Order: sequence, then structure tokens, then C-alpha cells
Amino acid sequence: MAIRKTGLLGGSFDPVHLAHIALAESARRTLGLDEVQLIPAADPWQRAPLAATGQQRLEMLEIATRAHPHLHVNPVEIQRGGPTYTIDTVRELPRNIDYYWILGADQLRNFCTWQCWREIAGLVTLAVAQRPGAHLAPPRALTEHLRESGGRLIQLPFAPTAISATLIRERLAAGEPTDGMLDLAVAQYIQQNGLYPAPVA
Ligand SMILES: Nc1ncnc2c1ncn2[C@@H]1O[C@H](COP(=O)(O)OP(=O)(O)OP(=O)(O)O)[C@@H](O)[C@H]1O
Ligand SMILES: O=C(O)c1ccc[n+]([C@@H]2O[C@H](COP(=O)([O-])O)[C@@H](O)[C@H]2O)c1
Repeated sequence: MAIRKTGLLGGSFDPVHLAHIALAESARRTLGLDEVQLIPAADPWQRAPLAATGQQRLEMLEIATRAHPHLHVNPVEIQRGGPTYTIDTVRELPRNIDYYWILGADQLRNFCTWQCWREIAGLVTLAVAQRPGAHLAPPRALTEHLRESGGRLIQLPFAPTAISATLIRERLAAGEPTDGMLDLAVAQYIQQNGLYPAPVA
């Protein structure tokens, strides 16, 4: 039997947007993955506190993936709680599966600041997508490490997409449209739950 291939897309998903879904589907097609798991971080330790709760981000992910049978939401980091270190997640993965950690060029540049990044690079194959404003070049320490360890970095053929959660939060707070950036049902969820409101003047 062929070895299963699973993609892992970790993120803050504050909120999940259409580039996340397009990226997961693009990686699935390119790499021939059986599934992609979207894994919301509980408390991304390098970022300011998130606006939506873990439960709300999980619910938005469930809504955004429901028409995508090969995309699954993995709540393991929210359930574990506390500061989120990817190494804790990949150490717990069942073996006998090929894992691909999917990430944008911005996080690739940041990769060598992650806890135990060398160990992560040994447990998963990195699959990176370009992103407007982020040069697609791995840090030198990562290139050297992959050369020495025989690890791989795959560049996904993902067209640069100018959608970010930051832009969406800013637009919503300014009362501006987010057309083409959010799943419509996610946009409705945001409105119904009063997320990302304009600051009180
Ligand atoms: N438009 C995009 N193109 C390529 N990769 C993306 C894009 N948006 C997000 N990603 C990647 O998806 C992963 C999760 O991203 P995250 O949830 O932080 O969204 P974000 O849009 O980067 O949010 P924020 O603007 O709050 O930083 C990261 O690896 C990030 O690089
Ligand atoms: O493990 C770490 O130290 C680490 C440091 C920074 C980011 N990450 C992970 O990278 C993914 C994208 O993070 P972010 O901040 O772009 O949403 C998400 O799964 C984070 O948990 C992980």
C-alpha cells in the first residue's frame, strides 16, 4: 500500500481567508496529498494577542473547509493550549506518513527562529509558497542544514496572492469591503459574532 501523504498548514487564521484555502488545495494537487490539515495555533508566541478566540477560529475554519472534502481542521494546538510551538505538534504526529509543512515565504524567512527548527525540518518536508512582499529565499542556516541532512524544501507553484488576515482585519475595522478575500459564510460569521470591530473613537 502506498504511504499516505499529509499536508499540514499551521496558522493563526485570525481569520481564515481564501488564500489559505487556495494554498491548501494547490499544495494538495501539486504534491498529490491525501489530505491537508489546517492547524490553528492556540497562542502564537511571536505575535500580539489574537482578536478571535481559539473556538471562533476553529469555527471559521470548519465553515471555510466544509466544501473541501480533503481539507480537515486539526484542533490539537487549541486543545493543548498555551504558547504554540510547532515542534510539539510534529513530535506527536503518527509515524508511517509523509508530512509536508506548508508555509508562505514570510514564515520561511522566519523559520530559523522557530523552536527546534532543525528537528522540525527532519520530521516534515517544507513546502513554500511565494507571497507578495516576501522574497522567496530560505535563510542560509536552513539551506546549509538541509544540504547536510539531506532534507528537502519544495517550492509550490502558487501565484502570488495579495490577501492577508491583517488586511482583512484592517478593512473590516474601517468598514471597507473584503470582496474576494473571505468565504461568504465566514464573512457572515464574523458579522454575526461582532469580530474585528472598528475602534471606538
Ligand atoms: N496570501 C498568502 N500567500 C501565501 N501564503 C500565505 C498567504 N496568506 C497566508 N499564508 C501562509 O499561511 C500560513 C498561515 O498564515 P496566517 O494565519 O498567519 O495568515 P496571514 O494572512 O499571514 O495573517 P496575518 O496577516 O495576521 O499575519 C503562513 O505560513 C502564511 O505564510
Ligand atoms: O514553533 C515555533 O516556534 C513557531 C514560531 C512562529 C510560527 N510558528 C508557526 O507558523 C505558523 C504560521 O504562523 P503565523 O504567525 O504566520 O500565523 C503557525 O502554525 C505557527 O504556530 C511556529
